Amino acid sequence: MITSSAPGKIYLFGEHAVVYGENAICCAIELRTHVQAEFNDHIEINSVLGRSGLNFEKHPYVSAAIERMKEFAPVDGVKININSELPVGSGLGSSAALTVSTIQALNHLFHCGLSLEQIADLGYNVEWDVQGNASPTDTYVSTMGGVFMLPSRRKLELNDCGIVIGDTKKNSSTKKLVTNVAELKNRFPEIVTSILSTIGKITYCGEYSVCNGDYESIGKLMNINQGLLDSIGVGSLELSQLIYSARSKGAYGAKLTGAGGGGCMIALADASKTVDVSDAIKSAGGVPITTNITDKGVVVETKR
Ligand SMILES: Nc1ncnc2c1ncn2[C@@H]1O[C@H](COP(=O)(O)OP(=O)(O)O)[C@@H](O)[C@H]1O
Ligand SMILES: C[C@@](O)(CCOP(=O)(O)O)CC(=O)O
Ligand SMILES: [Mg+2]
Repeated sequence: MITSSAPGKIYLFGEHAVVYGENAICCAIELRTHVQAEFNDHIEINSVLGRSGLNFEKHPYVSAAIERMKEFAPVDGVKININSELPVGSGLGSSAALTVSTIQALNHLFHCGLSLEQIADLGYNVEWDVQGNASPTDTYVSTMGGVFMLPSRRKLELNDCGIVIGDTKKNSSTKKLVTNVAELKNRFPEIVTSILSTIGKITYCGEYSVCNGDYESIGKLMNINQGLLDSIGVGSLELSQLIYSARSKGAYGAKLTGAGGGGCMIALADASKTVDVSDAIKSAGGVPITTNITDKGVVVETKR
């Protein structure tokens, strides 16, 4: 039996735009998804969503991961148990953490010998299979851990910053939001393409600010990024309420993270202000989540 785990993530900048090849900066967080895999006489998948066999409705990401792994091993009989610290469908990359952790568990159970780069690439393919469109960002960061600029895969350092996450507790679906953006882009190609390209430029400026530890500039750029995410229809009333209340308590900046439409927002604040920002998020109806950025990517936890 193998147990593996992989982290979720937050976006400082660039979600959605990165699906179209623009820049994004994404950070792995300490909340993880744990996957246990063992040999069985048939395929069985167990999670908070229930029990199933290979089932693209109930367990799309695990089912797609198993299908992709069949290229490397005869994955016909396996039992998979999923436990996650990440809220599901909330912009914190639960799908990527689940996908990457599943691939790593199967990689070790069937002795496939896949490298981390191969795991990240397979994970990207799985997100593509399920969502009909995806960027390599979430799966790459979940595999490697740390902070990365995508698509260049440049590793960055973000030290001593206070990040507060606020959950609206309204789920969303990345597949649906990514499809909505694609539809808007088809309807207004020039406008939406230039918005996505501006988000890429914000990320580019953001990289400079991250490298200099210039949190004030990072915050201002996050706020501009949020305005553009709103403009392409991935914001929501609940997200805006949490974002504006975090800003009102002196956060450097605040924006949604991940696909949007619901789910989570993030605020960047001085360490002396994170408690106030957290309280403001709570008063505005959100649930603050305490976590940190981590360098720990996918790992095998136990082998028996
Ligand atoms: N713990 C889990 N158990 C079962 N399925 C999960 C789990 N975590 C994530 N998933 C799968 O990932 C989907 C959510 O992924 P997505 O829409 O990309 O949102 P996000 O990645 O932001 O959480 C769920 O609908 C489910 O199919
Ligand atoms: C919207 C997007 O940029 C990020 C989605 O993140 P999440 O699934 O909401 O955690 C899609 C992608 O990069 O594949
Ligand atoms: Mg996802």
